[in-house]
Amino acid sequence: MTHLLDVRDLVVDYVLADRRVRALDGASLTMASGESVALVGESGSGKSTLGSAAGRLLPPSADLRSGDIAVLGESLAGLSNARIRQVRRERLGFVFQDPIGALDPTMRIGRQMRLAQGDRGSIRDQLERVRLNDPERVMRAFPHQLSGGMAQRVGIAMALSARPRLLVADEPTAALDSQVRQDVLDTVFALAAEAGTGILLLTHDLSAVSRRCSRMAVMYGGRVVEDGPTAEVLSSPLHPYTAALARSVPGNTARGERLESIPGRPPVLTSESAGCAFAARCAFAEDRCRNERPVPTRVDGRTVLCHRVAEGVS
Ligand SMILES: Nc1ncnc2c1ncn2[C@@H]1O[C@H](COP(=O)(O)OP(=O)(O)OP(=O)(O)O)[C@@H](O)[C@H]1O
Repeated sequence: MTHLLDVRDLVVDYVLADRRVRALDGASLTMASGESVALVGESGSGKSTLGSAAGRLLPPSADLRSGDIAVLGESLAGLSNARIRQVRRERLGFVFQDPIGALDPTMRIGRQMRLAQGDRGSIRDQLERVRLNDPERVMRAFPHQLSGGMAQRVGIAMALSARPRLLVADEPTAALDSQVRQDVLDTVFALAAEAGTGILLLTHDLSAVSRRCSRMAVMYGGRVVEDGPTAEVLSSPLHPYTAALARSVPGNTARGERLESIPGRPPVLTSESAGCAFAARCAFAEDRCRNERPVPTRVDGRTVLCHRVAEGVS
Protein backbone atom coordinates (compact mmCIF):
# COMPACT_ATOMS: atom_id res chain seq x y z
CA MET A 1 0.00 0.00 0.00
CA THR A 2 1.28 3.47 -0.84
CA HIS A 3 1.23 5.70 2.20
CA LEU A 4 0.04 9.28 2.07
CA LEU A 5 3.01 10.15 4.24
CA ASP A 6 5.92 7.90 5.13
CA VAL A 7 8.57 9.35 7.43
CA ARG A 8 11.34 6.84 8.09
CA ASP A 9 14.03 7.08 10.74
CA LEU A 10 14.40 10.80 10.19
CA VAL A 11 17.36 12.48 11.86
CA VAL A 12 17.47 16.29 11.75
CA ASP A 13 19.88 18.64 13.57
CA TYR A 14 19.74 22.42 13.77
CA VAL A 15 23.24 23.81 13.35
CA LEU A 16 23.81 26.83 15.57
CA ALA A 17 26.95 28.99 15.78
CA ASP A 18 28.34 27.07 18.74
CA ARG A 19 26.45 23.78 18.86
CA ARG A 20 24.02 21.38 17.29
CA VAL A 21 20.54 20.58 18.53
CA ARG A 22 19.15 17.22 17.53
CA ALA A 23 15.47 17.89 16.82
CA LEU A 24 14.60 14.52 15.29
CA ASP A 25 16.48 11.45 16.49
CA GLY A 26 15.09 8.72 14.26
CA ALA A 27 11.44 9.72 13.93
CA SER A 28 9.08 7.45 12.00
CA LEU A 29 5.44 7.97 11.11
CA THR A 30 3.12 6.75 8.39
CA MET A 31 -0.32 7.99 7.38
CA ALA A 32 -2.90 6.44 5.08
CA SER A 33 -4.88 8.53 2.59
CA GLY A 34 -7.63 10.60 4.20
CA GLU A 35 -6.51 9.72 7.73
CA SER A 36 -6.47 12.30 10.53
CA VAL A 37 -3.48 11.83 12.81
CA ALA A 38 -2.53 13.94 15.81
CA LEU A 39 1.11 14.45 16.65
CA VAL A 40 1.36 15.35 20.32
CA GLY A 41 4.15 15.93 22.79
CA GLU A 42 5.76 18.59 24.93
CA SER A 43 7.34 21.70 23.53
CA GLY A 44 10.65 20.82 21.88
CA SER A 45 9.77 17.16 21.19
CA GLY A 46 10.16 17.71 17.44
CA LYS A 47 6.59 18.06 16.16
CA SER A 48 7.15 21.21 14.08
CA THR A 49 10.39 19.87 12.66
CA LEU A 50 8.64 16.71 11.49
CA GLY A 51 5.70 18.70 10.10
CA SER A 52 7.99 21.04 8.16
CA ALA A 53 10.08 18.13 6.88
CA ALA A 54 6.88 16.68 5.37
CA GLY A 55 6.97 19.53 2.83
CA ARG A 56 10.76 19.92 2.73
CA LEU A 57 10.18 23.26 4.42
CA LEU A 58 12.96 23.06 7.00
CA PRO A 59 14.93 26.29 7.55
CA PRO A 60 18.50 26.56 6.19
CA SER A 61 19.97 25.88 9.63
CA ALA A 62 18.45 22.39 9.57
CA ASP A 63 20.71 19.50 8.60
CA LEU A 64 18.78 16.43 7.46
CA ARG A 65 21.32 13.78 8.36
CA SER A 66 19.55 10.55 7.51
CA GLY A 67 16.19 8.97 6.93
CA ASP A 68 13.57 9.64 4.31
CA ILE A 69 10.21 11.34 3.78
CA ALA A 70 7.88 10.19 1.05
CA VAL A 71 4.53 11.69 0.02
CA LEU A 72 2.32 9.27 -1.93
CA GLY A 73 5.33 7.07 -2.52
CA GLU A 74 7.55 9.87 -3.87
CA SER A 75 10.68 10.46 -1.82
CA LEU A 76 11.20 14.19 -1.25
CA ALA A 77 14.95 13.97 -0.70
CA GLY A 78 16.18 13.99 -4.28
CA LEU A 79 13.48 16.14 -5.88
CA SER A 80 14.38 19.22 -7.92
CA ASN A 81 13.19 22.56 -6.57
CA ALA A 82 10.64 22.77 -9.37
CA ARG A 83 9.23 19.34 -8.55
CA ILE A 84 9.05 19.97 -4.80
CA ARG A 85 7.13 23.19 -5.47
CA GLN A 86 4.72 21.22 -7.63
CA VAL A 87 4.31 18.55 -4.93
CA ARG A 88 3.58 21.27 -2.36
CA ARG A 89 1.11 23.00 -4.69
CA GLU A 90 -0.75 19.86 -5.76
CA ARG A 91 -0.56 17.55 -2.78
CA LEU A 92 0.21 19.48 0.37
CA GLY A 93 -1.30 22.27 2.42
CA PHE A 94 0.10 23.94 5.52
CA VAL A 95 -1.57 25.94 8.27
CA PHE A 96 0.62 27.51 10.91
CA GLN A 97 0.19 28.80 14.40
CA ASP A 98 0.41 32.53 13.74
CA PRO A 99 -2.42 33.24 11.29
CA ILE A 100 -1.71 36.93 10.68
CA GLY A 101 2.07 36.42 10.42
CA ALA A 102 1.54 33.73 7.78
CA LEU A 103 -0.06 36.29 5.43
CA ASP A 104 1.72 39.04 3.48
CA PRO A 105 1.11 42.22 5.53
CA THR A 106 1.43 44.53 2.51
CA MET A 107 -1.22 42.96 0.32
CA ARG A 108 -5.00 42.81 0.47
CA ILE A 109 -6.38 39.31 1.12
CA GLY A 110 -8.12 39.08 -2.26
CA ARG A 111 -4.90 39.86 -4.10
CA GLN A 112 -2.81 37.33 -2.15
CA MET A 113 -5.41 34.65 -2.74
CA ARG A 114 -5.59 35.49 -6.43
CA LEU A 115 -1.83 35.23 -6.76
CA ALA A 116 -1.89 31.88 -5.03
CA GLN A 117 -4.84 30.50 -6.93
CA GLY A 118 -7.63 31.23 -9.34
CA ASP A 119 -10.28 33.80 -10.03
CA ARG A 120 -12.33 36.14 -7.90
CA GLY A 121 -15.52 34.05 -7.99
CA SER A 122 -13.81 30.93 -6.72
CA ILE A 123 -12.01 32.93 -4.02
CA ARG A 124 -15.36 34.23 -2.77
CA ASP A 125 -16.64 30.62 -2.64
CA GLN A 126 -13.59 29.49 -0.76
CA LEU A 127 -14.00 32.23 1.82
CA GLU A 128 -17.66 31.30 2.24
CA ARG A 129 -16.75 27.64 2.70
CA VAL A 130 -14.51 28.54 5.66
CA ARG A 131 -17.55 30.39 7.07
CA LEU A 132 -16.35 33.94 6.53
CA ASN A 133 -19.70 35.56 6.03
CA ASP A 134 -18.69 38.83 4.38
CA PRO A 135 -16.18 37.59 1.80
CA GLU A 136 -16.11 40.85 -0.17
CA ARG A 137 -15.03 42.78 2.92
CA VAL A 138 -12.41 40.12 3.76
CA MET A 139 -11.01 40.27 0.22
CA ARG A 140 -10.57 44.07 0.53
CA ALA A 141 -8.91 43.83 3.96
CA PHE A 142 -5.21 43.81 4.83
CA PRO A 143 -4.17 41.02 7.25
CA HIS A 144 -3.88 43.35 10.26
CA GLN A 145 -7.53 44.35 9.79
CA LEU A 146 -8.69 40.79 10.47
CA SER A 147 -9.16 39.09 13.84
CA GLY A 148 -6.94 36.08 14.54
CA GLY A 149 -9.84 33.71 13.90
CA MET A 150 -10.70 35.37 10.56
CA ALA A 151 -7.06 35.35 9.47
CA GLN A 152 -6.78 31.66 10.32
CA ARG A 153 -9.91 30.96 8.26
CA VAL A 154 -8.24 32.75 5.33
CA GLY A 155 -5.12 30.61 5.90
CA ILE A 156 -7.26 27.48 5.89
CA ALA A 157 -9.05 28.56 2.70
CA MET A 158 -5.67 29.09 1.01
CA ALA A 159 -4.23 25.82 2.29
CA LEU A 160 -7.24 23.80 1.15
CA SER A 161 -7.94 25.62 -2.13
CA ALA A 162 -6.12 23.08 -4.29
CA ARG A 163 -7.73 20.16 -2.43
CA PRO A 164 -4.41 18.81 -1.15
CA ARG A 165 -4.02 15.17 -0.18
CA LEU A 166 -2.33 16.12 3.10
CA LEU A 167 -2.84 19.14 5.33
CA VAL A 168 -0.19 19.75 7.98
CA ALA A 169 -1.77 21.93 10.68
CA ASP A 170 0.85 23.10 13.20
CA GLU A 171 -0.97 24.31 16.33
CA PRO A 172 -3.50 26.08 14.09
CA THR A 173 -5.58 27.39 16.97
CA ALA A 174 -2.94 28.09 19.64
CA ALA A 175 -3.24 31.85 19.12
CA LEU A 176 -7.06 31.88 19.23
CA ASP A 177 -9.46 32.04 22.16
CA SER A 178 -11.28 28.90 23.17
CA GLN A 179 -14.67 29.31 21.44
CA VAL A 180 -13.12 30.44 18.16
CA ARG A 181 -10.66 27.57 18.52
CA GLN A 182 -13.38 24.89 18.40
CA ASP A 183 -15.16 26.56 15.47
CA VAL A 184 -11.96 26.85 13.46
CA LEU A 185 -11.04 23.21 14.11
CA ASP A 186 -14.57 22.11 13.16
CA THR A 187 -14.20 23.99 9.87
CA VAL A 188 -10.80 22.47 9.07
CA PHE A 189 -11.88 18.92 9.80
CA ALA A 190 -15.21 19.24 7.97
CA LEU A 191 -13.63 20.67 4.82
CA ALA A 192 -10.77 18.19 4.86
CA ALA A 193 -13.16 15.25 5.25
CA GLU A 194 -15.25 16.54 2.34
CA ALA A 195 -12.19 16.73 0.10
CA GLY A 196 -10.64 13.45 1.28
CA THR A 197 -7.67 15.41 2.65
CA GLY A 198 -5.63 13.71 5.38
CA ILE A 199 -4.73 15.90 8.37
CA LEU A 200 -1.58 15.81 10.45
CA LEU A 201 -2.52 17.93 13.46
CA LEU A 202 0.40 19.07 15.60
CA THR A 203 -0.97 20.04 18.97
CA HIS A 204 -0.78 20.17 22.74
CA ASP A 205 -4.56 20.07 23.05
CA LEU A 206 -5.49 16.49 23.96
CA SER A 207 -9.21 17.18 24.12
CA ALA A 208 -9.17 18.35 20.49
CA VAL A 209 -7.26 15.20 19.60
CA SER A 210 -9.68 12.83 21.29
CA ARG A 211 -12.66 14.32 19.50
CA ARG A 212 -11.19 14.71 16.06
CA CYS A 213 -8.31 12.37 15.26
CA SER A 214 -8.71 8.63 14.91
CA ARG A 215 -5.00 8.06 15.45
CA MET A 216 -2.39 9.75 17.58
CA ALA A 217 1.39 9.64 17.63
CA VAL A 218 3.23 10.73 20.75
CA MET A 219 6.64 12.36 20.36
CA TYR A 220 9.40 12.52 22.93
CA GLY A 221 13.02 13.50 22.39
CA GLY A 222 12.69 13.59 18.60
CA ARG A 223 11.12 10.13 18.22
CA VAL A 224 7.56 8.83 18.02
CA VAL A 225 7.35 6.76 21.20
CA GLU A 226 3.77 5.51 20.84
CA ASP A 227 1.43 5.45 17.88
CA GLY A 228 -2.06 3.94 17.69
CA PRO A 229 -5.82 4.51 17.80
CA THR A 230 -6.49 7.65 19.86
CA ALA A 231 -9.12 6.21 22.20
CA GLU A 232 -6.90 3.24 23.11
CA VAL A 233 -3.72 5.25 23.46
CA LEU A 234 -5.43 7.65 25.85
CA SER A 235 -7.39 5.06 27.84
CA SER A 236 -4.65 2.44 28.14
CA PRO A 237 -1.30 4.01 27.30
CA LEU A 238 1.59 1.60 26.83
CA HIS A 239 4.55 4.01 27.04
CA PRO A 240 5.20 5.58 30.46
CA TYR A 241 5.46 9.00 28.82
CA THR A 242 2.06 8.58 27.16
CA ALA A 243 0.65 7.55 30.52
CA ALA A 244 1.94 10.80 32.05
CA LEU A 245 0.56 12.77 29.13
CA ALA A 246 -2.86 11.11 29.44
CA ARG A 247 -2.93 11.93 33.16
CA SER A 248 -2.39 15.62 32.48
CA VAL A 249 -5.65 17.55 32.31
CA PRO A 250 -6.96 17.52 28.74
CA GLY A 251 -6.56 20.88 27.07
CA ASN A 252 -4.58 22.26 29.97
CA THR A 253 -1.12 21.94 28.55
CA ALA A 254 -0.67 25.28 26.84
CA ARG A 255 2.14 25.85 24.38
CA GLY A 256 5.48 25.89 26.14
CA GLU A 257 4.08 24.54 29.40
CA ARG A 258 5.53 21.34 30.75
CA LEU A 259 3.66 18.48 32.25
CA GLU A 260 3.25 18.75 35.98
CA SER A 261 2.76 15.04 36.49
CA ILE A 262 6.37 14.05 35.74
CA PRO A 263 9.35 15.66 37.40
CA GLY A 264 12.26 16.84 35.30
CA ARG A 265 12.51 18.47 31.91
CA PRO A 266 12.48 17.07 28.41
CA PRO A 267 15.97 16.59 26.99
CA VAL A 268 17.67 18.95 24.55
CA LEU A 269 19.71 16.47 22.53
CA THR A 270 22.97 17.40 20.81
CA SER A 271 23.52 13.97 19.24
CA GLU A 272 21.94 10.55 19.12
CA SER A 273 20.37 9.56 22.40
CA ALA A 274 22.29 6.60 23.87
CA GLY A 275 19.20 4.89 25.24
CA CYS A 276 15.57 5.87 25.71
CA ALA A 277 15.36 9.69 25.86
CA PHE A 278 12.65 9.41 28.53
CA ALA A 279 14.74 7.24 30.89
CA ALA A 280 15.86 10.17 33.07
CA ARG A 281 12.23 10.95 33.94
CA CYS A 282 10.81 7.45 33.90
CA ALA A 283 9.86 5.71 37.15
CA PHE A 284 10.41 2.32 35.49
CA ALA A 285 13.83 2.93 33.91
CA GLU A 286 16.54 0.33 34.34
CA ASP A 287 20.10 0.09 32.96
CA ARG A 288 19.21 -0.99 29.43
CA CYS A 289 16.78 1.95 29.17
CA ARG A 290 19.67 4.35 29.74
CA ASN A 291 22.13 2.49 27.49
CA GLU A 292 20.25 0.88 24.62
CA ARG A 293 17.99 2.58 22.14
CA PRO A 294 14.55 0.99 22.16
CA VAL A 295 13.33 -0.33 18.82
CA PRO A 296 9.72 -0.10 17.64
CA THR A 297 7.59 -2.94 19.04
CA ARG A 298 4.10 -3.77 17.75
CA VAL A 299 1.63 -4.42 20.56
CA ASP A 300 -2.15 -4.66 20.05
CA GLY A 301 -2.20 -2.56 16.89
CA ARG A 302 0.15 0.02 18.36
CA THR A 303 3.81 0.80 17.86
CA VAL A 304 5.70 1.50 21.06
CA LEU A 305 9.31 2.43 21.79
CA CYS A 306 9.85 1.06 25.30
CA HIS A 307 12.16 -1.72 26.51
CA ARG A 308 9.68 -2.73 29.15
CA VAL A 309 6.49 -2.68 27.12
CA ALA A 310 6.06 -6.46 27.33
CA GLU A 311 6.01 -6.20 31.13
CA GLY A 312 3.11 -3.73 31.00
CA VAL A 313 4.91 -1.26 33.25
CA SER A 314 3.06 1.93 32.30
N1 LIG B 1 15.12 27.04 13.80
C1 LIG B 1 15.67 26.41 14.85
N2 LIG B 1 16.94 26.64 15.23
C2 LIG B 1 17.50 25.98 16.27
N3 LIG B 1 16.85 25.06 17.01
C3 LIG B 1 15.58 24.79 16.70
C4 LIG B 1 14.91 25.44 15.61
N4 LIG B 1 13.64 24.96 15.55
C5 LIG B 1 13.53 24.06 16.54
N5 LIG B 1 14.68 23.95 17.23
C6 LIG B 1 14.96 23.04 18.35
O1 LIG B 1 14.68 21.72 17.91
C7 LIG B 1 14.00 20.97 18.91
C8 LIG B 1 12.66 20.51 18.38
O2 LIG B 1 11.84 21.67 18.17
P1 LIG B 1 10.41 21.65 17.46
O3 LIG B 1 10.00 23.07 17.28
O4 LIG B 1 10.42 20.77 16.27
O5 LIG B 1 9.51 20.97 18.61
P2 LIG B 1 7.95 21.10 18.88
O6 LIG B 1 7.55 19.82 19.53
O7 LIG B 1 7.25 21.50 17.65
O8 LIG B 1 7.87 22.26 19.94
P3 LIG B 1 6.71 23.37 20.10
O9 LIG B 1 5.51 22.63 20.59
O10 LIG B 1 7.28 24.32 21.09
O11 LIG B 1 6.52 23.97 18.75
C9 LIG B 1 13.92 21.88 20.13
O12 LIG B 1 15.02 21.60 20.97
C10 LIG B 1 14.02 23.27 19.54
O13 LIG B 1 14.57 24.18 20.45
